[in-house]
Amino acid sequence: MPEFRSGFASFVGRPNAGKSTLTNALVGSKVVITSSRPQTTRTVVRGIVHRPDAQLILVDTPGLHRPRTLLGERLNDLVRSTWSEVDVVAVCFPANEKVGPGDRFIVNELGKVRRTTKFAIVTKTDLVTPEVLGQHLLSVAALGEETNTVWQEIVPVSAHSGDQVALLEELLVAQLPEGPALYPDGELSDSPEEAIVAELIREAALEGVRDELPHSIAVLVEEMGLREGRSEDRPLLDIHANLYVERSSQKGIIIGHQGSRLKAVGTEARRQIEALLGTPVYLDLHVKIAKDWQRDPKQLRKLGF
Ligand SMILES: Nc1nc2c(ncn2[C@@H]2O[C@H](COP(=O)(O)OP(=O)(O)OP(=O)(O)O)[C@@H](O)[C@H]2O)c(=O)[nH]1
Repeated sequence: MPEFRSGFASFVGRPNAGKSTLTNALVGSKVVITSSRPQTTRTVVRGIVHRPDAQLILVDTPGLHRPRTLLGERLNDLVRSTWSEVDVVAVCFPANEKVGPGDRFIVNELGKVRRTTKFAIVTKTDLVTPEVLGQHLLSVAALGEETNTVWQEIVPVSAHSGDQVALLEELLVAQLPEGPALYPDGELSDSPEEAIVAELIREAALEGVRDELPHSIAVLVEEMGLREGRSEDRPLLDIHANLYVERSSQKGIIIGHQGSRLKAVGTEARRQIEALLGTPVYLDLHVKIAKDWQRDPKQLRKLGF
């Protein structure tokens, strides 16, 4: 039997770096913006490259934030642990923009993740002259050295002209471990993007009350979907979620005086979800009591444990 490879790669980079366009160029028309949790609850599958010899699964990992709060720091921990669970993290640097502080911040954080193979991808090469491209490749290499990040490959591509996209695919596939296809060809399973959203809501709900309610909050997304009747350039994602606590006293803590705390939790969670998914969100949160849910296997399963 010829060997088959399968695994995960994630494109990261500052906004507008060309990540989505490159994903589309690799995956073709089969981009599915939905979700799954093949390894963790935190990756969102963007698309899958199906080949006779390999399956390359392109995932989004949560975005990195400049940490200003404890939640921010914890989210960055989450990002790093997610990066350590994919096979390749590829940082996209647009060729027509200078390498800047935003790139440095990402690469610096990525450098701390030891195990994962790192690629640098210089995108949008059709927009620059060969001289500018050469300079850019040098600054990307220099940034790697400066931050102790070992680039396995530095690949210039243009998703628009298609230049070097096939080569990039080969190089990515070469980094995947041997293993069977993880998804059926065609449809993706509809497993939960909800899990990521639930985790972000839980994070926001725990902020400031972690000591009082250490393990007593669980979140279940009941319903999530794009609102119908909106134009494509003005999407709105409706999310209905329940926050479960064990006792009514805890319910009071979560809701706060006249609902003020729950409102703040909703605002913060919505901000995080929008940053992660890149879509405006309408978030409807309710607090419910699931008595002693931590000891009830049925409840635990329902809540995703
Ligand atoms: N000329 C040219 N433009 C490109 C190329 N790739 C992407 N772009 C353009 O760059 C802009 C940003 O591309 P996206 O793919 O949306 O970038 P992104 O990194 O996914 O952006 P965020 O979702 O904001 O993080 C779009 O206007 C694309 O059309 C390319 O290879 N050549």
